Amino acid sequence: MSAGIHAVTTIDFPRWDQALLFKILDNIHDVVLVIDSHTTIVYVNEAYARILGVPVEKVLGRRLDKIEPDSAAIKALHSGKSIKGSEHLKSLGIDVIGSAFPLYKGKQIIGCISTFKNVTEELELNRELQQTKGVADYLKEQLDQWEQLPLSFKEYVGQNRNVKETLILAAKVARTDSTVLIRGESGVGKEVLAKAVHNASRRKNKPLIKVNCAAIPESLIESELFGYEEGAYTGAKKGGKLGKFELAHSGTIFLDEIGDMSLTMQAKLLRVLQEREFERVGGSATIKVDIRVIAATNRDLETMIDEKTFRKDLYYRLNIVPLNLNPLRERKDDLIALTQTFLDQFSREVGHELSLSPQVLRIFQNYNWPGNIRELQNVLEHASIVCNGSTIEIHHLPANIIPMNNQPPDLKDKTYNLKEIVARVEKELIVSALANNNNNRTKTMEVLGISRRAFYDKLRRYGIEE
Ligand SMILES: Nc1ncnc2c1ncn2[C@@H]1O[C@H](COP(=O)(O)OP(=O)(O)OP(=O)(O)O)[C@@H](O)[C@H]1O
Repeated sequence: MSAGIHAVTTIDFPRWDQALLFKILDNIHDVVLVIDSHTTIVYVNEAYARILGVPVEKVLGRRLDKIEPDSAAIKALHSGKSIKGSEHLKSLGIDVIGSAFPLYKGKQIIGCISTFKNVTEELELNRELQQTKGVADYLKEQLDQWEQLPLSFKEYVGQNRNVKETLILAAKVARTDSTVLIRGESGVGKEVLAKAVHNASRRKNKPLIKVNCAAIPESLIESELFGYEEGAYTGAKKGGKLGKFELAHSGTIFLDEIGDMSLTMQAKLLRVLQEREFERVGGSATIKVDIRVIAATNRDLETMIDEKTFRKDLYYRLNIVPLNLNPLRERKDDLIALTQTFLDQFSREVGHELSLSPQVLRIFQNYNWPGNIRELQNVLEHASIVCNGSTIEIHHLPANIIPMNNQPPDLKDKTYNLKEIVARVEKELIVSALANNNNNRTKTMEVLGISRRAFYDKLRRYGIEE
């Protein structure tokens, strides 16, 4: 057979007429479209209607340059060169792949043939596949990082995605000497995280010294942090006293509630952070320390900067690696695991297995936990003591977490004495005042009209503060 000839005749195929050729073209799976030199569509096969969903009569005789002016068929017609590849058909909103090549009569171009198939679904699937692969890679990376977390972080109960990300970042920064700022509401586990960072650092066998900046009265904080020399002030101990910074030498200092420090103390702290040196109260010798600083706060430091109650330069010194811990109400996916951890702990303490009734679990899921993990722990401790059996029921819970419609109807039925009732109401008021004031303790004590000392006493007594 000579080059260019692709057909012969037989008994069954005595001749090759137009009807037979059209039938063959109609059975081709891909779209075949022919235009003339003016881009008028002169032929389309049946696949056109099947694949593109447009009836053949609607396109025959129409100008392709009006329907799809940027199509490969028109480009091939105008350039005289064949084109292969994928294109997006704007008029139909689909992606196709195929080829277009010019038709010559002698040297003159009389039209163009375009063949293509719809690959929109394949492209979409491919996109989805790429995305799924990306997500899988991300999760694998997270899992690898999770598996490589130092033990101190793995003991931190929390599978919530944000918490995990924070832990992974915390584990990375733990290996360095960088200053860390832990942010989150009261009771979310900032101190637990600070300990985990310290225990995963090269300083783990050196001291971790905690300073609660909010609990120390303004007049004492300087000597608490920097220590004092003998005779520095009336009542000063003989031989002086080491401050927290000296105690933390070669280890870590954990400055809790840093947002509650006065501006004067902030200035002094800034110097230690910059120079790693200070003088004791009443002393003149400069003391150098090698410390890692971890600070924590539940305050909105950015607003405090705007209100000029927190120094911007100190903020930048502290905020080198911020670690954020979500409030419990935003990570209810951790509620069951945390509950189980505490139930195991209290089961061991009371000497028998404890579990929650489904009603209690529902209350836990719906409650918004203003006191966060600490509150959950305290509620379970309370319930484990009150409950004599093995299942914790609604009436074993502290009153403030039981919704109104579940409250016991009459306190007379109970064996509470007046002191107990007052304590319950007092605790309830403090917890809700803390929640209403964004856990800002200074504001809360102002609202409640009690002194700092009385406030911290009550926090401790009611287990709101450990
Ligand atoms: N992920 C956790 N797994 C187990 N227990 C936790 C976890 N996070 C916090 N806790 C427990 O919750 C209580 C409160 O935690 P922590 O003292 O670290 O909170 P905090 O954010 O530092 O609170 P505050 O701002 O009031 O100082 C602690 O008893 C701690 O053991």
